[in-house]
Amino acid sequence: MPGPKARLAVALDYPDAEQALRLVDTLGQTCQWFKVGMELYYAAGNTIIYQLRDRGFNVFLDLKLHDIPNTVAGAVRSATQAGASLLTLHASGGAAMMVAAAEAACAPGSPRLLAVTVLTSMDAAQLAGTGITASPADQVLRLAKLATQSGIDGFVCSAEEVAAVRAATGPDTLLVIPGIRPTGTAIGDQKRIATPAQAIADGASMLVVGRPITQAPNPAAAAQAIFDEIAKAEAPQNLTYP
Ligand SMILES: O=C(O)c1cc(=O)[nH]c(=O)n1[C@@H]1O[C@H](COP(=O)(O)O)[C@@H](O)[C@H]1O
Repeated sequence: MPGPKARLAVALDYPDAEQALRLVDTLGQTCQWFKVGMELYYAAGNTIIYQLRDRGFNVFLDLKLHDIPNTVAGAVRSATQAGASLLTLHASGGAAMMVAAAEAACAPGSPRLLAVTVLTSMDAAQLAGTGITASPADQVLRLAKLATQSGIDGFVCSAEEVAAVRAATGPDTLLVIPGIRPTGTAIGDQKRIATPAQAIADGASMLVVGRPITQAPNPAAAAQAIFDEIAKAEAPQNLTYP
């Protein structure tokens, strides 16, 4: 099983590359994975991916693609050129969109695709507001099944669903879990949350953590505390990791 460092992606939600790289350099080689989301990517483009890769880090490109199949397939091909290892798309874009994305991601050097199920910032009431009356847990399972049938073998869901999704999909599925809140940290806009230890014990492959590290008075100490929690958690054996 890979060590804790392979199981945490730090979300670089910053408005420019300078601030993002300052945090990266503060953490030093403490971390192996960084997530570049829309805020940073729209400001810094592929350059930030090259800068992170030059420093020896793996890049998780979180663009949450959601468009018609032809457009999403093209976006996957363009993103491949940047050299990210993981790339997100919204499972709610539907089967045809995910099939087109999965086919585009067969090219050599393509990132592994992760289907975002129900955003961790949504609770049942917010989901109902979009016309979906299923519980978040049921909707996550429905979308995870649809994504699997469409050729996508990794998902993003909350820690509240990870045990059920793991049981339904088996050890080879890559389950990436944001909405992670170490005890005592601010919840902010997240709704479906858990501690690092809980998410790992329930079967997460990888955790995504932003503000509990980036806004901490000592980001390196905050990251180390999460690694310690991951290392101590009793995780299921034989899981697949990124
Ligand atoms: O795809 C994601 O990474 C994602 C999916 C989701 O359902 N919820 C979610 O919070 N995220 C991302 O995970 C990160 C969480 O950041 P913090 O809430 O600051 O820890 C952000 O960069 C979000 O964009």
